[in-house]
Amino acid sequence: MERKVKVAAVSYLNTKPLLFGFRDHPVMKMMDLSVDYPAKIAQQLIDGEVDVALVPVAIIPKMKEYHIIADFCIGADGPVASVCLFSEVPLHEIKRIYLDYQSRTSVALLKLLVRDYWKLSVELIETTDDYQDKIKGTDAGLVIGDRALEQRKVSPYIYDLAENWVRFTSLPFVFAAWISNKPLPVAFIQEFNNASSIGINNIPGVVAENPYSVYDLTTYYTQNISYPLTPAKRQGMQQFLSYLR
Ligand SMILES: C=C(O[C@@H]1C=C(C(=O)O)C=C[C@H]1O)C(=O)O
Repeated sequence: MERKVKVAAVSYLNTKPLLFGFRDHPVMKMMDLSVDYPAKIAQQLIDGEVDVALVPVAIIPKMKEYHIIADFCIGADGPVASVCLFSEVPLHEIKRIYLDYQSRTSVALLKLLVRDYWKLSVELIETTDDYQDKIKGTDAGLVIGDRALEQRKVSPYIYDLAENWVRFTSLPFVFAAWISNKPLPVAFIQEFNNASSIGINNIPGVVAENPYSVYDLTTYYTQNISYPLTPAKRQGMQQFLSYLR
């Protein structure tokens, strides 16, 4: 490729370990990096504004062509902590659920759990802007990312979507993966994977760089999020995509 590869990543704390090793890495000579919330970068990849992005896997069916280019992802094999249904009342008393406009995968996962696992009859409400202050009474809300870590301090009832997926299917879950909309040079992909692995192998270094008082990031990066895109995670992803079809 003559020009630089355009890469978009998620702007949340969960992506810091993946991006840690890019600074000062040789791969930066081959690429330009931007960050935004997941639904935004999903649209950028679909529209061809970027070549590679850490996108919600739920958008894969919308892509004419896709390639998973990296061995790392935003996944979980138990509670993920930052993708939850938050409520003031227990699950079966919820009447309406606000959906997170920043998410694609978790919205699809929530709909699946509501219909096939929890079997709730609730009204689902799309959002386009801040909505967390509407999580009151029998109105619950799906929240993802850093805002979910904050909401954990507010809502008495917290239903973790990754934990419930694992109970439902006995498989791990993949929220987002590094996906390109065109084939990319092997040399770039190798350097990209090398850069991604650096922070994953140095979580103490990542935590030291990101002071955060709301939630323990060592726990988040080592117990909640699971970064390696293993065969079991690929199986979980295929299972999820087959539910979407
Ligand atoms: C675990 C998370 O995974 C995220 C959830 C996504 C989604 O719901 O579409 C997309 C990207 C990930 O950053 C999180 O953001 O809390």
